[in-house]
Amino acid sequence: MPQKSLWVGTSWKMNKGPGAARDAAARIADMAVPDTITPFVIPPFTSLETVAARLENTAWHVGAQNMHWEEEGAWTGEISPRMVRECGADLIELGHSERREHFGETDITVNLKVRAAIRHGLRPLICIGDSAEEYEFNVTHETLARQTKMALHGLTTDEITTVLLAYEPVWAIGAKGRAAEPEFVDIAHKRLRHVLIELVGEEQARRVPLLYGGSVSLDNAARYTALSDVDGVFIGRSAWDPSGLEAIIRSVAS
Ligand SMILES: O=C(COP(=O)(O)O)[C@@H](O)CO
Repeated sequence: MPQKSLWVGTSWKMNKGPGAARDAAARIADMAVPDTITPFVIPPFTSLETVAARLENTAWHVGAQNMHWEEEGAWTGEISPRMVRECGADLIELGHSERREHFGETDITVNLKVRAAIRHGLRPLICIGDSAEEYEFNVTHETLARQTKMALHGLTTDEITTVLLAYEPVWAIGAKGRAAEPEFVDIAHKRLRHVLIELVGEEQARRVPLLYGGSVSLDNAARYTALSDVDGVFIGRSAWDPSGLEAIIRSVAS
């Protein structure tokens, strides 16, 4: 059976200013990445242009962590899709649970941003995830289905096949999180695939990469990527140091 192709990448969240990002990008540029891996890195805004320039003409995709849906205007403190593009990014992370929880991001604003990203030629990496309470009350699937349908509302089938979806249980993210059991992720991703099948049909739904994120580490990454409906991993802390990212890439590629 041919080896499946995997997306593997990290968001640096609010870490690495321009100096640290320049050093990390130089190490990333030197990394040997197997052909079966599509690697990506998502620096903070202040480092975006530096990192994108350093990784230009490599296999790496570079993204921003958020953006506004409007092209320009009186939106103090916001960054437009065009600005993200001008920095050299091709990916845009949208709807991360930290933004939903602390910055008022909703399913509706995520949808506005997804549509704006596609208009501007940016590939959306849409984060969805159940809260600890939703998990406890056994409504994970309902939450993931709602977040997915609302994020993709109004998109054509072709547009839907350009997005990446990352299932990131809120209870799995960060130092206080606990990594989801692969068996649980397997079921969640299979049900998520069915949501996509209902939207765009089997063939197109299989073209949408489904990533898992939340306490991914060198110890567990390959257990997720071995699952048939997991097409990659989205890593935080364990990949902030490029050597950690490289080790995980090697572990899932072998
Ligand atoms: O939040 C994420 C996972 O963070 P961990 O530190 O790996 O728990 C994911 O979006 C990558 O940033």
